[in-house]
Amino acid sequence: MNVKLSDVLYLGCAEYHLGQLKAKIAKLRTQLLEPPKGSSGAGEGFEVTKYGHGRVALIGFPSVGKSTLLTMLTGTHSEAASYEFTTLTCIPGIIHYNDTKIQLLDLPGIIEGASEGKGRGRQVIAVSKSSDIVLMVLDASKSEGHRQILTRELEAVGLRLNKRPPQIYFKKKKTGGISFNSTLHLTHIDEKLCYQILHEYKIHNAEVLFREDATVDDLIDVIEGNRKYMKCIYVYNKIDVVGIDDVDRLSRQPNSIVISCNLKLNLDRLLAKMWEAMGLVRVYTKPQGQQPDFAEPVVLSSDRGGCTVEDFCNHIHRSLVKDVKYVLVWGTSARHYPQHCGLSHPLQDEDVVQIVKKKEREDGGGRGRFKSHSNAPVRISDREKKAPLKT
Ligand SMILES: Nc1nc2c(ncn2[C@@H]2O[C@H](COP(=O)(O)OP(=O)(O)OP(=O)(O)O)[C@@H](O)[C@H]2O)c(=O)[nH]1
Ligand SMILES: [K+]
Ligand SMILES: [Mg+2]
Repeated sequence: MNVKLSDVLYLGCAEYHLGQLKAKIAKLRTQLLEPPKGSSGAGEGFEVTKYGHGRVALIGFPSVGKSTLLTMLTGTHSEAASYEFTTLTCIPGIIHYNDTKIQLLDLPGIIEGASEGKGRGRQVIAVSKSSDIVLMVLDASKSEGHRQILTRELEAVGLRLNKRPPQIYFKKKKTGGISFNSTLHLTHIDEKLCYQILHEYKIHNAEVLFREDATVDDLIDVIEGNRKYMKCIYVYNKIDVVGIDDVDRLSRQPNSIVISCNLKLNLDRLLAKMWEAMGLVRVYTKPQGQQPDFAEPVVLSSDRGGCTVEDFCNHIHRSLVKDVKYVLVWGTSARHYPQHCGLSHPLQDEDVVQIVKKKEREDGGGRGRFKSHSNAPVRISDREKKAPLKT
């Protein structure tokens, strides 16, 4: 659908100026935030090696209890005290949960202005960007405005919390001018404004297709292309010092959980929520004629490389994929047990997979780790016990 200018006269002059201004600011921010060449932007005391199946960063104002929480969840000691800025570097710990290992990072407190480099804001934000999810730790007894302030700081550097990427198709071209289309009526942006913003980026040939009623900010995000979309859990700590009404209200906010490190309240729920938000997929390998290996799952994630049978094979060995004829799958991703699946089949948490190789079939099969198809029963995992499998 081509949008005519006459359709969009509702956009006043001020909107156009504001739109252009937003694009200018976004451009400048991007230049400002570019780390020096050859550096990750993290800096001394913050260059922590990734470890485990996922990484979670603790972000929050000073003295909300981040270090206390790290010590409680990982057993790694991180100095905690009643004065602000006790923590000055990045302190890693490991959480063992559901047969997976999660790296938890304690960080210095950040304050308003962090995105412009106040305190250790820059370093903290660089580390947060390297994580899979963020736990924003908040003091339940302090102002609720803290949550908005921190969200703004993180947004200013291109992090988008609990949002999905805008549904805008955008492709730069060599020639042909700007093609502007939308699949629905737009109320925040029109062709002229879109042109102006693209012009600001010196883009004169491109295809733009709006699939939702997006805003100027959404369009800028898509043009900039460097935004990071992350899940964030808001962790209200110190509920031991507030009234039950406050606890009740905070716990009902979206993506939130209330805890007390001092009283060890709700920490198990926090872990469960965190693990769920990471979207990890544990896949158990089953050699032919044997029980699946339930001790050590292959851990996949849609954010880190994907969850298909092919991703699973690549995890075991790079060269495996070309030898795979098909796989047998037991578990929630299968319609019946075992289901014969190809490389593109998406796996789900706690699936059991047996690989059937091409050669083995041709040879009459039988040798090696992954032998041909067998209907030998498999040990059934907790989830599968609820929906018993026929093997
Ligand atoms: N009442 C109460 N106090 C807590 C709780 N958790 C932590 N504290 C106290 O809060 C203070 C700050 O804790 P820290 O763990 O140092 O906080 P932090 O967020 O790491 O602080 P910085 O590193 O300075 O940013 C300490 O005195 C803790 O004992 C809690 O659940 N309830
Ligand atoms: K502190
Ligand atoms: Mg600390």
